[in-house]
Amino acid sequence: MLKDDIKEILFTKEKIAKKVEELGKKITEDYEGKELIIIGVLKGANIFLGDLIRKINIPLYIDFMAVSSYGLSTESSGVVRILKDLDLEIENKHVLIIEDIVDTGLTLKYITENLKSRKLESLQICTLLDKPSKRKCDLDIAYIGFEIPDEFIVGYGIDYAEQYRNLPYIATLKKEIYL
Ligand SMILES: O=P(O)(O)OC[C@H]1O[C@H](OP(=O)(O)OP(=O)(O)O)[C@H](O)[C@@H]1O
Ligand code: HPA
Ligand SMILES: [Mg+2]
Repeated sequence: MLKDDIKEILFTKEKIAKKVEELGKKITEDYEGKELIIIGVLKGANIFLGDLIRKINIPLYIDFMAVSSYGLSTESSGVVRILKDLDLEIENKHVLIIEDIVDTGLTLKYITENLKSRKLESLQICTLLDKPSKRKCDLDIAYIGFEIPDEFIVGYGIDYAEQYRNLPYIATLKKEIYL
């Protein structure tokens, strides 16, 4: 069973849902009357994005980028590869990047540098989880769901070696699973 690998549940599905609703409300207020493009970072942000957009009450467009730096490891390789670029034209638009987790920050640093060269009206970041103790670069994050300690977490879209994304809650893994 998947749950046999779990050490501790950090955020239940109810707690996540409440936070997602709060974030959606704030984003709705901040972007009212603006043309908003939501960019999800695959694969991890998929579930968060799906729930969040249904709590944002203004017209919006959705696109995805796929990048990868962790592969099958619990440590960032530091090398971010773009696996899929955007389909939409984003020039002169208000862009909001949606992430599941900001850890070293290297993934978002790479993506924001890349997007900034495309002349946007505005660019902001929304992440469900922030692990500031592991940060290796400066990043401004406009919307943060929860701050988390320096532990490897899984669930609600977030994987270890491509597994555990389908857990409805966010949890730490038993050490013996990834050592
Ligand atoms: O701040 P960082 O240290 O760069 O880590 C954060 C990134 O790592 C994870 O993605 P991953 O590369 O594992 O790909 P995935 O979303 O497909 O799981 C996560 O979804 C973030 O995108
Ligand atoms: O804590 C984490 N868990 C899973 N994937 C991740 N990618 C960055 N940090 C993490
Ligand atoms: Mg991952």
